[in-house]
Amino acid sequence: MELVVVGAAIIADGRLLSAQRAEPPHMAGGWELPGGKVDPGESDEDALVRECHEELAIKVRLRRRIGADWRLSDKAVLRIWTAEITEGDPRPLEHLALRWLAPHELYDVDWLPGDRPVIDTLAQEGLNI
Ligand SMILES: Nc1nc2c([nH]c(=O)n2[C@H]2C[C@H](O)[C@@H](COP(=O)(O)OP(=O)(O)OP(=O)(O)O)O2)c(=O)[nH]1
Repeated sequence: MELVVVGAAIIADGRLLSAQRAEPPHMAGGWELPGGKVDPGESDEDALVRECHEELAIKVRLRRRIGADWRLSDKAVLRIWTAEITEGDPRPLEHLALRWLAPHELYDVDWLPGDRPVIDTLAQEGLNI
């Protein structure tokens, strides 16, 4: 069965929230969109709201899907939604660091390879929520 990973393009004040992975070792230090694996029986959207709460201590409202399935490997796809924060200030509970990126800073972090086409799309669109 295919593994589904969901990610949030959290946008506030025209900037995108990026998060630096702490593990596993071969991914540590790389930057990603907050999110994670969808649990069995869970909807993609519920999983993404849950992951943002677990990882960042915030509540988010999902807005719209970016693209369709972004392939991560032969076994996994990444699904992305834009999101707004409805409660809290993001804290890196499971990441090494968080960084808000303005449009001209979108390529200042070392994105995980699977995220690069997503960031290209967000950059082309201009960080609209
Ligand atoms: N969350 C997230 N994961 C990504 C992105 N890009 C990317 O390649 N991945 C990969 C990294 C991981 O191999 C996988 C997500 O797994 P995860 O470890 O974050 O998921 P999880 O929070 O459910 O963790 P766990 O159950 O394994 O502890 O997808 C991204 O933008 N966001």
